[in-house]
Amino acid sequence: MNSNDEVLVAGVDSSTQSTKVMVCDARTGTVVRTGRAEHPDTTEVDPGEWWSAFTSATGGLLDGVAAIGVAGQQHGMVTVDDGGAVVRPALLWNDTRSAKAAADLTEELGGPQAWADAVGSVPVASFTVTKLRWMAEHEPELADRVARVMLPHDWLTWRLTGGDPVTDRGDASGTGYFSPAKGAYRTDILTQAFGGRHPELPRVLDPAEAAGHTPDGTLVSAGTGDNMAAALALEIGDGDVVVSLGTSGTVFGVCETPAADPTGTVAGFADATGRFLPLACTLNAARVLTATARLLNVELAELDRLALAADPGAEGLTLLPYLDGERTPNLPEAAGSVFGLRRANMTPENLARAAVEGMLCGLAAGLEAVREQGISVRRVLLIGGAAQSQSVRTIAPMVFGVPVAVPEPAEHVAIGAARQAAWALAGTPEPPAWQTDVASRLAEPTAGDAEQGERIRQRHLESRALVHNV
Ligand SMILES: Nc1ncnc2c1ncn2[C@@H]1O[C@H](COP(=O)(O)OP(=O)(O)O)[C@@H](O)[C@H]1O
Ligand SMILES: O=C(CO)[C@@H](O)[C@H](O)COP(=O)(O)O
Repeated sequence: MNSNDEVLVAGVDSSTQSTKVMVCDARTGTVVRTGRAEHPDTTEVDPGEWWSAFTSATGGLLDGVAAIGVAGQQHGMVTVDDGGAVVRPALLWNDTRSAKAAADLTEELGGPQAWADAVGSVPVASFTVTKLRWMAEHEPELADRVARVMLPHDWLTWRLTGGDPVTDRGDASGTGYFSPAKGAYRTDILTQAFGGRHPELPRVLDPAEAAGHTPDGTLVSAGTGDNMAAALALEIGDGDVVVSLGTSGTVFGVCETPAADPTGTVAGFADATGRFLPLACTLNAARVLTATARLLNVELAELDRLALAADPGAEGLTLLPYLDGERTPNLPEAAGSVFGLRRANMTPENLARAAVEGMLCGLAAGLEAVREQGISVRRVLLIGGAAQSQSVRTIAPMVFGVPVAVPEPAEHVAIGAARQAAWALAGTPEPPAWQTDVASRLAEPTAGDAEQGERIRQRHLESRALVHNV
């Protein structure tokens, strides 16, 4: 087949820190063009900033593209008035101002078990429903103007098609007013949370259903949440658990039955294929490393060198990395702490190592929690910006206690969105078979690693209990 027969699809990852675009061959998934643009570093953002980043990142890339899909950071609250204008800047998943609203809503519905039964998750400040409650209480006049509520990827998809707003069950499952088990909104929960108001919600599309077309005729797929798109790109199956180290740290697997964890550690999301995606999420991942590098006044490569020059356990130094508060465990007001400082161990090497170990320990606790939800963990697939870190790659098998594979470096969220676009274009029952190379770089923990990993995790949990009583 010659290059004139090549069909191209584009995938967009509109995540916390940036927009990334991958243009792929629709049959094989081979990446042919890429683009990127940064987002503002704030927890409330005018959605227009995402549109600017989208236009800048896609500039000159979409010629000949037959279909496009958008994956976005989950949970963000986008409010739109009758005329289609944004009512206030979107509150992002990592904005913790709605922590009290989360606690109030949890009690009002009858406690954590009632939420887990109703929508598969217990709300924390990240969930859209808590942001709507915050708005109803703090900005009632603005809340009165809200005609529609959308998620970041819904809003971008809507701007692309100009049609009726749509979403998918994966992203909808992070709102707190959609039941993944039933595949339906709980508008009663939304209305109660939003002070009796009834905003319109996007229609929930099937996984391969098209959202519409752009004005120049490009097919637009349903889109989804960023974690769901990564799962689609990696085609994860039984025994695979993804750990994503971006702004958030996430741990998730895919399964056939919905999860409902009343402890709130695991959110019972839906995936982008019709299955389910239990997920644990921390607020502090890649930025723990960038903040530590800044403190030590070194580049990320030097941080890696320092961390790998220290012994496992950092000679007793433990860092609880709650630099932006924390979501799992639910400690929105927490700050970070360092334990075990002595004159002898107070070195840049040990601090760098403690930062990497501390970040990974938060995810190790998430791994245990998804395991308890029935996900089997035979290997971890490490993705996201901080998966590029050499120290993270080396230390992760020890802290996680399972083999860790780093899939070929790529923007897996954008590739998943592109694969969804190819699926909508093909109209087939299953997504197109794309090449995925995950197993080739598997790092196994050694026997010694197991013991050291256990000690590092234990010390992390003890430090956490000491300060935060959890
Ligand atoms: N080699 C590296 N070591 C550590 N962190 C890195 C490295 N490369 C990129 N990062 C960090 O990864 C983050 C971006 O990851 P990404 O998954 O794109 O985030 P998000 O999806 O939240 O926007 C940034 O904080 C960046 O500094
Ligand atoms: O809130 C969650 C998951 O529930 C986050 O994972 C967001 O979806 C943001 O992801 P990144 O931008 O950090 O990739």
